Amino acid sequence: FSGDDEELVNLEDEVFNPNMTAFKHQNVEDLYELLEKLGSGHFGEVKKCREKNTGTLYAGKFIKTRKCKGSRMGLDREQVEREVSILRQLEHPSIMRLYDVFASKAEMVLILELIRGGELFDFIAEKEALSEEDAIVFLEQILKGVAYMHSRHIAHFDLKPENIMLLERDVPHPKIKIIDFGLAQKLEDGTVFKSLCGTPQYIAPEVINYEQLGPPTDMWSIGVITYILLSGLSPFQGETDAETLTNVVAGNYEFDDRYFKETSDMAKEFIQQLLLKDPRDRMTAVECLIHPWIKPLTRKQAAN
Ligand SMILES: COc1cc(-c2ccc3ncc(-c4cccc([C@@H](O)NCCN(C)C)c4)n3n2)ccc1O
Repeated sequence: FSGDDEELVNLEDEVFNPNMTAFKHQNVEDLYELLEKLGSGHFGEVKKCREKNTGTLYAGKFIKTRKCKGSRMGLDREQVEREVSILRQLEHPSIMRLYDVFASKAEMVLILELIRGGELFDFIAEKEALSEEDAIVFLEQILKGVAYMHSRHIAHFDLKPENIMLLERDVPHPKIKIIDFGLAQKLEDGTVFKSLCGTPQYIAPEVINYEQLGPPTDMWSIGVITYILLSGLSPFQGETDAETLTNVVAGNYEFDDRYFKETSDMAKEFIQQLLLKDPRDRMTAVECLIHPWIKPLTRKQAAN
């Protein structure tokens, strides 16, 4: 403890809250030198950090937490604890790593793997659309990370190009890292999880209809991401969020020939097998990885 009241955390939480995730309560600046701000989001800021003992560089996600339950400022401590608990269960090349966590009365800090290549969203924006070969290189990595997550009974629930970053950018085949597990959930057998959170363009019909969510909800988002990777267009986007949500619930999308003229039938079939209103009908991440568009069975299929 630094002795400063602001730094002191209510010990009672530690003793009577067995689910409380163990966070370091010393000041993060005792162990890490804070460098430039890398960016910000709904959660707070991301800063480059250097570990003093080793000189290793990390990304620090600085999250303002609510001082009291009713406050609108900051995130719920439990929400951050859930994200940390989930990140601690995940270790995969396509998912950014969590190394350390700190908590004070008003802030929590996640020390994360530093990702230097920016967001996939920006990468696509610069290229407008990717070739099918390039899209498949990204998608296969995303699907392997999502299949791993789902095998651990964890769903992300906020998959979108902004939450997929590139470890390095100017390399032949960039490695992707899935970030932002702020909406992720551990899916317990027998419990029904519903939520109205997410980003309109990417959320599945069951989110809008407030029905049970699960791994298929992520698979719908993968369908939307694939559509965007190949065309630069968002399949359900309307003039307003309300119109977008109406399009999603209606499953109302098309392959506009102006953008999909050159796209293979196999790629379109892959998307169609994900953008299905009934979650039970959608491909799983494992089924996607053996779909002939992603993993051609024969040289002839690959030539299509
Ligand atoms: C674990 O959750 C997050 C991790 C990160 C993260 C992890 C490692 C890392 N290395 C570099 C960066 C970085 C670099 C520039 C901008 C940002 C961030 O402000 N934008 C990415 C997220 N976007 C959806 C707001 C993040 N990050 N960001 C960002 C947001 C998260 O919710």
